[in-house]
Amino acid sequence: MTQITIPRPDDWHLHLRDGAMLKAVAPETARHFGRAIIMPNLVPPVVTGAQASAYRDRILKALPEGAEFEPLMVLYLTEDTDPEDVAAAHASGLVKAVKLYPAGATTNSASGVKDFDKVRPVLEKMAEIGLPLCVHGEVTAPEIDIFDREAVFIDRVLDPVLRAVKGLRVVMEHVTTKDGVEYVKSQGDDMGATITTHHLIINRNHILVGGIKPHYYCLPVAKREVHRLALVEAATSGNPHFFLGTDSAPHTDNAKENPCGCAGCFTATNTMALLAHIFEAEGKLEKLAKFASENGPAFYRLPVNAATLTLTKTDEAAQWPAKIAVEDSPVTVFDPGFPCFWHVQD
Ligand SMILES: NC(=O)N[C@@H](CC(=O)O)C(=O)O
Ligand SMILES: [Zn+2]
Ligand SMILES: [Zn+2]
Repeated sequence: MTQITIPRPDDWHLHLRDGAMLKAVAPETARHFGRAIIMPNLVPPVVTGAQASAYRDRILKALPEGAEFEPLMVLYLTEDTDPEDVAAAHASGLVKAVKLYPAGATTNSASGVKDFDKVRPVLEKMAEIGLPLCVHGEVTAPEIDIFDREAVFIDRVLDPVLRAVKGLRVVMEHVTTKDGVEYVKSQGDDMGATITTHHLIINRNHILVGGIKPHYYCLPVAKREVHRLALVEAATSGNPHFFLGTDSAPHTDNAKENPCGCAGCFTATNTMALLAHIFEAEGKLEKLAKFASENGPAFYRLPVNAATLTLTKTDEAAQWPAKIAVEDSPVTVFDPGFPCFWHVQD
């Protein structure tokens, strides 16, 4: 038996949704993670400090008795966001980041930003107070190929914004390309990047070869194998720029297995076991704590969790539920396509 104990991990990019879905998925994350950055793309989005506070209360109510889990709240940046409301929500300790969705880039992003000049005062205030901007880094221009949208975003949007707003701290969320990894590595301490579990496992063939697999469709869409390999190298390197953000994004089977299926993979249930598998396969198990438990808090200027999580490898393949029940249609748990012998110890 092989065993590893790490500080209790955090998830620096998570979708918990609301209502019945929130109740169904919150325990899946709270079981293994100490904290999570909670994405604000609800309908309507979490725009103000007051909305974030109310959403935080709903999350806390959805947690199982005795759960040791802290939701870290995020405001959704719109062209009408008030810099003073953002500053107050940060000063009170409620809000840990602001999220930039280019309008139309992904699930529930219609209220996102079209004109970057309009959000300049908010970004300047954030640079002043050290509040990170989490970025969904894809352009939305119809002429840009979906597989190129991340790389083009860096050139056309991210780099100009960073030049214009000195000192802005940015997390490039769910980075999916070698270009993204290289850009992040070329930047200083004010730039971080999250990497998802599923982008370490699938490339675009997994979505399309042998029939279309709606449960592997997410945004940014998985790229060629060369990009997946760059992500694995970055995640397992221990480089402080890179930390875990699962982007676990539940949608019901009705919404996924659909002529116009929603984007998102649900990995909250099996992420930690799968990461142990991936890191071991790379001979980098000793770097798992950096990626899942230490680099994220360092970027967000928070302490590492005092509690721990132990993973063991046995001869028996790990079992997890194939689906999580939610009212009339369930959520399918991400299938890595290989047996995983790592288990999170209770
Ligand atoms: N990643 C996804 O494919 N979907 C996310 C949105 C996002 O993170 O872009 C969702 O909210 O469903
Ligand atoms: Zn996104
Ligand atoms: Zn997301």
